Amino acid sequence: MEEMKRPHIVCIPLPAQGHINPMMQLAKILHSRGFFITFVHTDCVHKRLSTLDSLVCSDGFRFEVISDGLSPSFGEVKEGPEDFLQSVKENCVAPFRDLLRKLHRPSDGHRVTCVVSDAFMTFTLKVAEEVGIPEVIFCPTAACGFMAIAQYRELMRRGLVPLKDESCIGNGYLDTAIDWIPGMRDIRLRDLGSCLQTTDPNDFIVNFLADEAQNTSTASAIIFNTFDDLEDEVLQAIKSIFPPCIYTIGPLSLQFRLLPDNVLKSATASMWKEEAECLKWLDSHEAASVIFVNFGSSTVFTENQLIEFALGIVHSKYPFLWVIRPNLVMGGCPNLPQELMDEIGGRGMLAGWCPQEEVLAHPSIAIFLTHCGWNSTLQSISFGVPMLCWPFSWEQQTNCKYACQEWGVGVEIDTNAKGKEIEALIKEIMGEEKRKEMRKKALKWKESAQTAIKEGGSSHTNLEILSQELLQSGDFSN
Ligand SMILES: O=c1ccn([C@@H]2O[C@H](COP(=O)(O)OP(=O)(O)O[C@H]3O[C@H](CO)[C@@H](O)[C@H](O)[C@H]3O)[C@@H](O)[C@H]2O)c(=O)[nH]1
Repeated sequence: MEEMKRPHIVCIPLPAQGHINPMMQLAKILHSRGFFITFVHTDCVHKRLSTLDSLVCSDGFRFEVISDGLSPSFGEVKEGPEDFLQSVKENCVAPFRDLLRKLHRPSDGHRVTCVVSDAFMTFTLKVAEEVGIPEVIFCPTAACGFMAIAQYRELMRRGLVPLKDESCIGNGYLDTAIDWIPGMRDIRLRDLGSCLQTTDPNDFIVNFLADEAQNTSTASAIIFNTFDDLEDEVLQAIKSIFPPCIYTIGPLSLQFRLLPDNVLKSATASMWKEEAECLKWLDSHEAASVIFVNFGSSTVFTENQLIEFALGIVHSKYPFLWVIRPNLVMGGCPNLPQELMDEIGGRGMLAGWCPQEEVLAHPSIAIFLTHCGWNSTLQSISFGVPMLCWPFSWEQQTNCKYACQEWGVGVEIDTNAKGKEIEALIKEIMGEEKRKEMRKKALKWKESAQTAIKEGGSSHTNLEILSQELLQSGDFSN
């Protein structure tokens, strides 16, 4: 029984792609440092992964599955995020408790050293406490995104949210300056997340996020997938407000690339089949010539939005790789009109899902048209690729604000932009002057990220300390 000999960590992400990926990288990194890992999926994810090559169990790395109460068609039919979050929050508690009790039996020598849980699965904190195991929170958002969410309760208290009525969305109210958040400058209400654009005082998402952020304060420690140079000011503020120890160990994508190659490392955690052919297609293109377009795992377009983006991308006349997920368009099949397909010819490649990190690391990629999910944003920064930002939901507006204004690596596209505006922005950012300027900044951040993960760098050092603390049976009291 291997878990009797090795320090044993139970990792549990929120069952969504943007949460599973960084948690999986963290789990594999900890495994490479000698920890026994139990990685917990819920059955909606397990059902999708079990048909793919994603559940490779290796020496000291195994999977467990708990029930989440979601319908078997989840992920194919688009439920609202409220149903998803509520179901996970309510239905996973008992199965997770049973699992921890099964794994943690100190009396007969089976001991779980620590639970590492997602910042949006904080019900696990109470369960871990009941079973007598310390818990560390892994936050898959940026520090700025986390800080934004951590202010939702205060925004409600100050009467800024919910909105008085729908007119607030278009009348300039969202430009209200929010100048009291520690560590965040030049912030407007609109930068703190689109879910705040609600008139409902009981809005489930706003209240859920506000509670989750608050709950993390009782964890032993909080791990962030970011690096100190990038978010120093906001990280200092988080450290002064939140009692747990804070460990910045990102970019995880870069830390992960340092692991030795093996079957476990190459097992993907993707819920869609990766089309690796796109890498070959990229090989046939010149350096910094291709626009990469990808809106992550949960953005949902209307058919009109898809057409406007298609017009903008196709008419810009640049080569492009566009990932159109099978469920990208609300209630329908995300097909482009035949006239546009004819116009694309061999200039563009469409894929259903791709190995995104490999794509961003490919020299042919010039810019990334992204929804600004944190993983995509940080991966783009890690590989020195400037961004065209079209934030859609959650804390993506905050990531966009930082990418465009703090880090100088992004240009924002208006929410309601039409094809012509998208085309003009692509041409501007691909134009010589703008491209040079943004590339320079992007390369500076890439270098800074590389420094952070090297021996002696902030993220490398923090990962060393975190591993030591975890080895010493999860005592983060220092
Ligand atoms: O074709 C694709 C598309 C995506 N990815 C990967 O899927 C993940 C997507 O994550 P992210 O870019 O963060 O987008 P979302 O899936 O939308 O992530 C959710 O979770 C993030 C972390 O909390 C939040 O920042 C986002 O706002 C939220 O929408 C990344 O690891 C990508 O590399 C692929 O491998 N292939």
